[in-house]
Amino acid sequence: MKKVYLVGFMGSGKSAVGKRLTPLVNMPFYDMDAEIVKMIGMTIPQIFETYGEEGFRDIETEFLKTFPDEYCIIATGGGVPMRAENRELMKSSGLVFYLNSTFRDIWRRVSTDPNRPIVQKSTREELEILFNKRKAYYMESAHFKVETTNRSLHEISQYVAFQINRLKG
Ligand SMILES: Nc1ncnc2c1ncn2[C@@H]1O[C@H](COP(=O)(O)OP(=O)(O)OP(=O)(O)O)[C@@H](O)[C@H]1O
Ligand SMILES: O=C(O)C1=C[C@@H](O)[C@@H](O)[C@H](O)C1
Ligand SMILES: [Mg+2]
Repeated sequence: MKKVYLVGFMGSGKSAVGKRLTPLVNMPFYDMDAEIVKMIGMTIPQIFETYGEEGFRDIETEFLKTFPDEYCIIATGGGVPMRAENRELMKSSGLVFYLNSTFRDIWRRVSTDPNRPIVQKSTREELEILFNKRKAYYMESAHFKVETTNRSLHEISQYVAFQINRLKG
């Protein structure tokens, strides 16, 4: 096991937890959205506008296929586990943790963020439908489901780090 992937809906804490894991497990951290932004030289909304959502999804798959084979933590984008190919790529190259949150928490965290195009174009009801539709894919992609409700980022990171340290070779 070399890689640790964090999956879950937008606002579930993948980036925030990923950052905190680095000192706890002694592995570098990469945020997939941030890496793609750097690589393409555009913001996420600009990539959606220029290449469409499918174009962005292709870039995500390419990222998973080509990312160097090294020990690291990767906070994935919220839509990554929707593709069967991506689920397979992650499961076969690392440990996958699904950060599960309530929609109530998610909405509170992301509803005003201009940097998430899917939030921008959706009503609260539409986003909740997407949230429920995606749950099964997150479950399918992951080795661990981590409940985050009423837990601090510190507590969640400590739990994930405990599992990584227990299992890393
Ligand atoms: N358990 C938590 N307790 C307190 N704040 C949290 C918790 N989880 C996430 N947050 C906060 O919610 C916000 C969104 O979290 P974050 O950016 O890590 O989500 P994400 O899963 O990476 O989303 P995206 O898929 O859009 O990149 C951040 O400000 C983060 O600090
Ligand atoms: O859930 C999604 O589909 C997304 C989540 C973000 O991490 C970004 O990857 C982008 O905004 C799309
Ligand atoms: Mg993130």
